[in-house]
Amino acid sequence: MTGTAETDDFQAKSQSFLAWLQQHGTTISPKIELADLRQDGCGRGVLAVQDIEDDEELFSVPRTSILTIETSTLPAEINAQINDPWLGLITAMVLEHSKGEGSAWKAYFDVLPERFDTPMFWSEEELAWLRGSAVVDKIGRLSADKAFSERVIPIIRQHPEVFGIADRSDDDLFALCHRMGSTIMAYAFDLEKPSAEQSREEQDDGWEEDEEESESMSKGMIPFADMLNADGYLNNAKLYYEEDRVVMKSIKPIPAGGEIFNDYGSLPTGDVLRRYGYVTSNYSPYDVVEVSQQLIRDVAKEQLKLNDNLLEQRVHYLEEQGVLEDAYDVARPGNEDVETISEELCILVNALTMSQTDFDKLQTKEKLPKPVLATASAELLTFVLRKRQVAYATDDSSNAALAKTTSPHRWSMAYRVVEGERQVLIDVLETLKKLSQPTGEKRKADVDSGSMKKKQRG
Ligand SMILES: C[S@@+](CC[C@H](N)C(=O)[O-])C[C@H]1O[C@@H](n2cnc3c(N)ncnc32)[C@H](O)[C@@H]1O
Repeated sequence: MTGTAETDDFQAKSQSFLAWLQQHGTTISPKIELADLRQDGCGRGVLAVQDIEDDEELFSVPRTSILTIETSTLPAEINAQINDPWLGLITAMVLEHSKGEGSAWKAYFDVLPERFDTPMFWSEEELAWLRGSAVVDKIGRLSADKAFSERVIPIIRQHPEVFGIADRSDDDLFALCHRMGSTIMAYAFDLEKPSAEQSREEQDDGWEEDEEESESMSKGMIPFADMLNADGYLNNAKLYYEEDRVVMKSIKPIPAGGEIFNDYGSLPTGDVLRRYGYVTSNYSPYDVVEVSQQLIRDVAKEQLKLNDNLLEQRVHYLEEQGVLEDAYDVARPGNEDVETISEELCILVNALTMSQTDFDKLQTKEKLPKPVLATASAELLTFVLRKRQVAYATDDSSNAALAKTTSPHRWSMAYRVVEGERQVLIDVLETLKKLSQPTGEKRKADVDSGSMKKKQRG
């Protein structure tokens, strides 16, 4: 296809999509437009064509236009057979996509991507460029492969009259499942209930639920709302959930020509890459380094000469108290959203560095070490983080040479993730250096006056 034909196709798809939105009740402010941002490497995006004030309605989408398991034509009994919201939405999207012109969402599918640059689709060599980052273990390729081949494809095959794609090979269906899964990852929203209902529920039990724990939260594809790009610094719009529609509003003035940016969250660069397939330096303040409990135990054993029994006793006690984690995030100093060293991590290292007498006292009183880093703990953590530094991919020159012949774009994205995390370690080690040089009286990991079990959020 020539460049012009590609452009025409791109524009034609945008125009059909906009017409489809209008036919189905989406209203769009005349102050914004769907734009072609391919030259900036951003696909489509939404721009202001006139000055916009704070708290202006930018567009509204009726809930009936949101593609969910319920609004799709996926029969309820098939959804019940799948019995998983994530796989259910993938199956519903495979179905709607396969119906082509017969689907109510055809014009919407036409503007959704066919390919992704997320690590889910990277080769082993490319993934090696991310070595050291916890993002590699979060990709979940194997579990997705297993779920598609064992739980989705057999169901599609069992119902040829519904899906109408009996002639497609398993490989094709597999690729389609991955495509829809990745679309959900980068485009879907966690659909909240209307604000009034939410506040009623919050009042009922006084707790705000974790997104992942909430049963009432379901995922859905919101046409047009998902045409907004995001930027760690420049967020200027927010989606509001009303009874029968969702509304995007400005949250600050936006000058004509400015881009409308949604909020993808305070994500570390590695997670932006994993979920959305791009990186920008504007997410680097949120970068974190994951440190496993196992690494802390190994280093503690070596440095503090703790024997296995004592180590196990202390770790087991923290587990009983509900404050032990498998891994801890160490965050970039200065990140206002996350503590550089979490209270739980302080508690673990303080528990490991305290004397046996102090630990026995603590246990007798059923208390926890203070959630503030003691000097000896800062020293131990310094050893841990130095060891953690070694885990990162380091052979930059040979990586770069290989990348030139394979995928320079993926390599540079991986490089930025790894460099960002390495910098976090350098910054945190600098902070620890100050803590391990006590000026006055030596701070000591001691018994806290109150036991700290579960923190209430929200
Ligand atoms: C919710 S969609 C936004 C619309 C998308 N640009 C499109 O053309 O369909 C998310 C995708 O947009 C792209 N994207 C979003 N923000 C971006 C940014 N700041 N820089 C580059 N790409 C971005 C990424 O490809 C991401 O997976």
